[in-house]
Amino acid sequence: MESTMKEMRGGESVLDMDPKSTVGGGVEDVYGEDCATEDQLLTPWTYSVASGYSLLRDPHHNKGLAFTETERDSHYLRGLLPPTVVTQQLQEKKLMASIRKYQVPLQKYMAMMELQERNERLFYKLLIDNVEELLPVVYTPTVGEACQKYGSIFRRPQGLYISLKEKGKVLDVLKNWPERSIQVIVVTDGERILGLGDLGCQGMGIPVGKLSLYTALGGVRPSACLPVTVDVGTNNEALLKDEFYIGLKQRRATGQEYADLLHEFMTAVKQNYGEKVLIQFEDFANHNAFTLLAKYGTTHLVFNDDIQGTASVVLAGVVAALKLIGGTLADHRFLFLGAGEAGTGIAELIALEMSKQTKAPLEETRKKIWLVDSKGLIVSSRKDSLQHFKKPWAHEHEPVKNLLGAVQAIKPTVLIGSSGVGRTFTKEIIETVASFNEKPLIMALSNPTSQSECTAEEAYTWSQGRAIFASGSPFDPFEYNGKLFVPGQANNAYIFPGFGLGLVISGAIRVHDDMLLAASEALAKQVSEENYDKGLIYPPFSNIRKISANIAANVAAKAYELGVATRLPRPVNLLKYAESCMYSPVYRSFR
Ligand SMILES: NC(=O)C1=CN([C@@H]2O[C@H](COP(=O)(O)OP(=O)(O)OC[C@H]3O[C@@H](n4cnc5c(N)ncnc54)[C@H](OP(=O)(O)O)[C@@H]3O)[C@@H](O)[C@H]2O)C=CC1
Ligand SMILES: CC(=O)C(=O)O
Ligand SMILES: [Mg+2]
Repeated sequence: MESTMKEMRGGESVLDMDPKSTVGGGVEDVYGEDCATEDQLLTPWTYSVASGYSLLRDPHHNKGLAFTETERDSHYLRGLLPPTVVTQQLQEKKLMASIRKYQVPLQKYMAMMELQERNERLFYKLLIDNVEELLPVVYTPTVGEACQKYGSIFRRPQGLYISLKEKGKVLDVLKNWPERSIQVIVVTDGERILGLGDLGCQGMGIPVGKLSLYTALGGVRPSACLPVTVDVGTNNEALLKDEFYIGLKQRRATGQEYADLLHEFMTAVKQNYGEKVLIQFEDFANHNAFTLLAKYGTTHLVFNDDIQGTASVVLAGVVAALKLIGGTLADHRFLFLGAGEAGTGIAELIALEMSKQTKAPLEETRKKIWLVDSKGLIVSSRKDSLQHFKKPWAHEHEPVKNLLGAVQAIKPTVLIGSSGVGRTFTKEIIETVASFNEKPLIMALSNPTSQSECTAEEAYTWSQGRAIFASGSPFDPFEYNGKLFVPGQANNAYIFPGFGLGLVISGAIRVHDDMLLAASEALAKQVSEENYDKGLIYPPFSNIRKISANIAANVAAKAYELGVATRLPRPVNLLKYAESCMYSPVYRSFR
């Protein structure tokens, strides 16, 4: 019996392989989640075989000139394509050459979106093979500009739009989506798009971009990903007046009306896709983000990327940085500019990890962390007027009006920007931090690049080459005094794809803070000596698939340990299992 269970196939235990994973096709719907509840009315779905002209117009199956002679014969493609047959590699080479010719990032973005709509596998092949070059195109910073101009560049709808007009019909709207077996949903209401504010319905670029990373970086099948924008209006005056605006032209619904639509959406998702679909909240304003996470955290598999994913990636960077700046986590003093989702989320996870390491109570470890918001340092005398998520950070201290005053008073060893406001780490601030730290750790997390608290050049120059620097949006390497400094990218894109994969492959039904710590630990371990030598505190994105598999394995292991995993039996080797489940964009052969 034991030997049957552990039968080796190609050197791997069968328990390490997903019995239903298709070669290079990603993990299938192994949990049978697409039929949700028994009393639910089902739509009689039919599928037909795409062939001929419609096959060329189907982005999931289209291969363009890479259709073989046999496929052209058997799928009625003769004459619909020019005679040459090329490899996927040649298609990739040609497309990269044409994308590189565009000088304007938004043109590159549009070329990539057009490719995604035309030939999905080629899109992912390009993105995976050229991740460091294309990440800034499909993700921050360019995706920010794309959202700002979404109305005018909009060609074909991407994702699912659920607006107030669909109130009472959300389940029907979900059924309009062509895919049945959804594993990950990224949803926004567009109110806090990166550091660009309220972009209303045009925020759709963010769920679309995040989910393309779920596939490219984390290996979740594209057909299992659903981007959603909930449109409750916008308070952006320019958009309300814009004749090309694609969303509801009304001011944002709030209170009960807002809560009701969100609740209908959350209920419909569970009803339609079951218990194990991951719902990632993205770029909600903080007055809704914390409430939604708390409200649905006990009933749904929910994850807030801005609060939790960001916390996990920053903790990983800080832990990795200890090799360069010295000391233990608890030896450091942290100061944040920005006390919203990102700032307080990161602060809480750092305090939790410190508490686990030192066995000191959370209330004590929080005291090592200070935050500044738009009104100054968060201190106890402000407690009554603070939003609930800031209250744990209201430590005893006299009021301090601004960041410079706070830097002088707190003398942080780690300075983190999470304000959404660009160029707020001024020369004076960086010089002051550098005056009492041999190696100050400076993280300018705000996106896109225009909102970064400082540039890499500023951080290195003003600290005379002593800063360890990472930023939310990428900066080029910078040479200072003959030495090349390579800035790291502290972005939750390191975490959420692998984190989500870990939840999917273990069939987890709830997210727990310990899973965020597990993801963080796995990421920090991937930083090599070679990376440290360049001053990097994150591994390069070129290794992201391996990094994501490691994160997924660690997260899944934690899910099993916590008893929230439902995929049984537990695969013996979770890393191999995670790898076996990852989608590959290589073309499949058609019979
Ligand atoms: N690198 C990454 O992976 C991530 C980066 N981010 C980025 O972080 C930024 C903030 O996001 P998020 O936390 O969700 O936003 P929130 O709106 O929740 O928080 C912003 C915080 O910054 C404070 N703030 C705003 N302006 C100033 C100012 N001039 N001086 C001091 N404090 C200020 C606000 O103060 P007050 O509360 O008083 O209004 C608030 O506390 C965004 O740019 C986002 O793109 C977010 C998630 C991930
Ligand atoms: C990266 C990200 O999630 C943000 O800037 O909102
Ligand atoms: Mg975000």
